[in-house]
Amino acid sequence: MDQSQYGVLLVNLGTPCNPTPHCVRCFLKQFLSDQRVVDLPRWQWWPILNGIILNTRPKRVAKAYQSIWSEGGSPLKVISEAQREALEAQLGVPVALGMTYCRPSIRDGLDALEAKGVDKVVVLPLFPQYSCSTTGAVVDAVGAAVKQKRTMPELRIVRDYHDHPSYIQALADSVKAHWAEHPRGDKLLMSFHGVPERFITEGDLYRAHCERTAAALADALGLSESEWQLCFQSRFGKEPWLQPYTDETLEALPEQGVKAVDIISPAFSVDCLETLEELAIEGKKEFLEAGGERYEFIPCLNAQDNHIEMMATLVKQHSQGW
Ligand SMILES: C=CC1=C(C)c2cc3[nH]c(cc4nc(cc5[nH]c(cc1n2)c(C)c5CCC(=O)O)C(CCC(=O)O)=C4C)c(C)c3C=C
Ligand SMILES: [Fe+2]
Ligand SMILES: [Fe+2]
Repeated sequence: MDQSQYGVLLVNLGTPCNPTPHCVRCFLKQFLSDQRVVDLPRWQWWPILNGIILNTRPKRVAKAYQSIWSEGGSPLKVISEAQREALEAQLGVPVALGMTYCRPSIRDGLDALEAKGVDKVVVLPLFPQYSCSTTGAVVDAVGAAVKQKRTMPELRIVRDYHDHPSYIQALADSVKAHWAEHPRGDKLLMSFHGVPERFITEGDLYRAHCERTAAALADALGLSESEWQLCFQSRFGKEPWLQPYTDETLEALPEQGVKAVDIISPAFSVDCLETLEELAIEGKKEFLEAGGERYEFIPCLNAQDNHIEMMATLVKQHSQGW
């Protein structure tokens, strides 16, 4: 079959359309209503979400979004669009963008591909490590979009790329490029987005994937055990999440004699609220207030050439025979 008949749907999580409490509320309502993300029984979760969280969190989180908002909108959306454009140029086949929550939706992305005559789609969720709460939710959203139609494209879904050699190489290159321009810290912290610990005991591959990514990156950089550490950020709610927690680690390190850190967040394909605000602003504050002296945030791979080449390699591997 002609190569031009296949296309790519790049998927990321989603983000508010404006940094206002109204739009943040609308985003959080959709995101946190997904049982893949919060799996409490609905009768228990509905009053907490609608009675407490959606009345208190949007105002605070909107302020956080305002501190990182860019001219073109939310960094997550602006950079994801740049990735889409670059990947399309690199592959020479249609590439569309879809978000699990908010716009453009996964349905928007599939419709855009259909309008270009695509009937075979590689779905590439931009979550290197599989989690039921991210990639699992993408699969549900693709299924829901397909359910609304009488036909469907042929689909191949990339489950994860946590130890793909090109991904590890791109991460290692980005750390080395950072070290070439900034003094190197005592330790490289690899901070991954957390999930409830229970997800792992129930079978989520996420922690194993994060550990494998971190070890492979340390290996590619030739780091000894004392030169790097894995930690988990962004915990939410009361039950235990994956540990060690990034904020507690940042507060403890200066006392242990680690006064300079470099921090990278390999679970994120693009810079977003969780990296630009939680790590680059808040994490830095926490570390310096605890006695740290130098804190270097290493940006995500974003639309860097070797990241786009890695995506192109993944797509070519998953579209073989098309
Ligand atoms: C409530 C539980 C949450 C789980 C489980 C979760 C998993 C998870 N999330 C990402 C990636 C992103 N999360 C982002 C924002 C964000 N995440 C949660 C909660 C959970 N995430 C919330 C409530 C929010 C919104 C902000 C807030 O209110 O604090 C984002 C950034 C979006 C942006 O607009 O910039 C990303 C990306 C991963 C990878 C993951 C599990 C592996
Ligand atoms: Fe909005
Ligand atoms: Fe999240």
